[in-house]
Amino acid sequence: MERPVTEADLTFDHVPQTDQSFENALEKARDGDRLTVDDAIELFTTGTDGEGIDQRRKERVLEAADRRRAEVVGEEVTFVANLNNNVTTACNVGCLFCNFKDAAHTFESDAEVETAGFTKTPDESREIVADAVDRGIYEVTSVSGLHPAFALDAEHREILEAHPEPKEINYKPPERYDTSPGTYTDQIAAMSVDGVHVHSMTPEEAYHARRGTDWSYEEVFRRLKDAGLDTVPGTAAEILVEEVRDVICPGKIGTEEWLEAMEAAADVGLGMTATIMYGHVENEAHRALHLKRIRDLQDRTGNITEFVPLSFIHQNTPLFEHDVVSSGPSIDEDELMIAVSRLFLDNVDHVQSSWVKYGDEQGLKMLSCGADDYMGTILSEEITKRAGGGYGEFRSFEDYVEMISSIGRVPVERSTDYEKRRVIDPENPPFGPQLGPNADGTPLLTADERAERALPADD
Ligand SMILES: C[S@@+](CC[C@H](N)C(=O)[O-])C[C@H]1O[C@@H](n2cnc3c(N)ncnc32)[C@H](O)[C@@H]1O
Ligand SMILES: Nc1c(NC[C@H](O)[C@H](O)[C@H](O)CO)[nH]c(=O)[nH]c1=O
Ligand SMILES: N[C@@H](Cc1ccc(O)cc1)C(=O)O
Ligand code: SF4
Repeated sequence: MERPVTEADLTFDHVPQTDQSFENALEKARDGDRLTVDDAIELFTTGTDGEGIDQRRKERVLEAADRRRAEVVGEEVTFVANLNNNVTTACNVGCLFCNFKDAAHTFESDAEVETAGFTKTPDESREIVADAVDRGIYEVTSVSGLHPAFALDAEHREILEAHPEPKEINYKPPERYDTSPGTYTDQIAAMSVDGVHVHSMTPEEAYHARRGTDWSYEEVFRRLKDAGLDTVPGTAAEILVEEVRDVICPGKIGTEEWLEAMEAAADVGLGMTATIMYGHVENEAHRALHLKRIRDLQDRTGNITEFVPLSFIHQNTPLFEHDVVSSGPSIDEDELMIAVSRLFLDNVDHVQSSWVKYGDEQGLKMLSCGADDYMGTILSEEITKRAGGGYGEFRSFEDYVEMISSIGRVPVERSTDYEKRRVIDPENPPFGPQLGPNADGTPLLTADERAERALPADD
């Protein structure tokens, strides 16, 4: 067997070197000029003229980003009442940063091992979402493994069934499995309970939903939209530079195809988020190139509501276990990622701070480094937890109001598309969602449920 790639083996064509100076780049950022990739590299590195992060320069970048945030969106900090409902962990794509997945063969009825993963039928998804909608959530985020039995819809299933070499297109019939995820359109329709906003179908999932056909991404997203899909999560982006994807996710769609899928979603009228998953093998040049690709995409579409930096959680991942990386990003890198995203993406209004990735203390700090959105209640979390993250699976409205008020900002409940907003008065408890179909202001979780779900005291 070949020796696994190690950190020392990674030599990239793109390296963080520029002809720009840190001071020039910062001045442009402060003036609101559109930044170049080289400018972003200077800001990410706090200057390519020296080694490591210069703390004084870092503070100046964070300040510039915080000021820009105040100009663009003011003092409000938004969050959404949502639920994560991931349908299945079965996946054979093999991304080396991911521990969410379970090898798909372990789900087969005749497997010798019992799978460590889960698959939900559309009925099970509906029940989970219906329960959460009753409690007051109004968005469901659903991202899943690429289960071999998944088809887009009945017509897609027929095409997949008729394929001469189903293995070549990563298809196995539902009968092979204990539980079938059904079709994507059935799952979306099942989750569309009482008009809840369905945020689902990453570009990678959309790729799976058209495998073995000559259907365009527009066609796929049109059918999904008809089934009830509202917006698309711009995950699967990771780092949109091929030489990085070749190392961390060689089985995944490439940058061009990711962009094609996102543009198609926008063309059929779907809103979307965009992400970067950073702090593994990539360098600052890759981060800057990624931001440029997102900004260009937004120039073409205008449909990206928010940018979500996803800090790499390394503990249980193949990248860490095979010594390709020795950790995730440092706190300095996290802060600069948020700040440079705010300064570079002059056409995306909102930057999200993910408490799942950063925890409460650092998550709040990010709201003064350029971020203005603080994610959602989510109620359940599998991706980060399985990767080794330890910041819990939910936040209540009470948690949100307390945290956001503690830094002197204004807590605002929002809809996923930011169209509906409700400013919350911290002096007027109890705090619960009010924007959803069944949201009457009742707290999402009772005191007992909160205690039950709370993190151990020493975490
Ligand atoms: C787990 S996948 C699920 C959806 C679908 N399979 C896909 O890849 O698009 C969703 C996203 O989670 C993020 N993710 C996975 N593992 C992670 C980790 N260890 N740290 C941070 N983010 C991670 C990646 O950005 C990935 O695109
Ligand atoms: N669901 C997760 C998110 N982000 C989704 C946010 O709640 C977002 O505001 C909404 O879905 C769309 O606007 N981020 C994470 O880091 N982890 C999640 O599980
Ligand atoms: N669930 C994804 C994150 C995500 C989902 C939807 C978004 O719009 C943005 C980010 C994760 O934990 O990595
Ligand atoms: S990131 Fe998505 S596609 Fe990659 S292994 Fe994990 S679940 Fe599968």
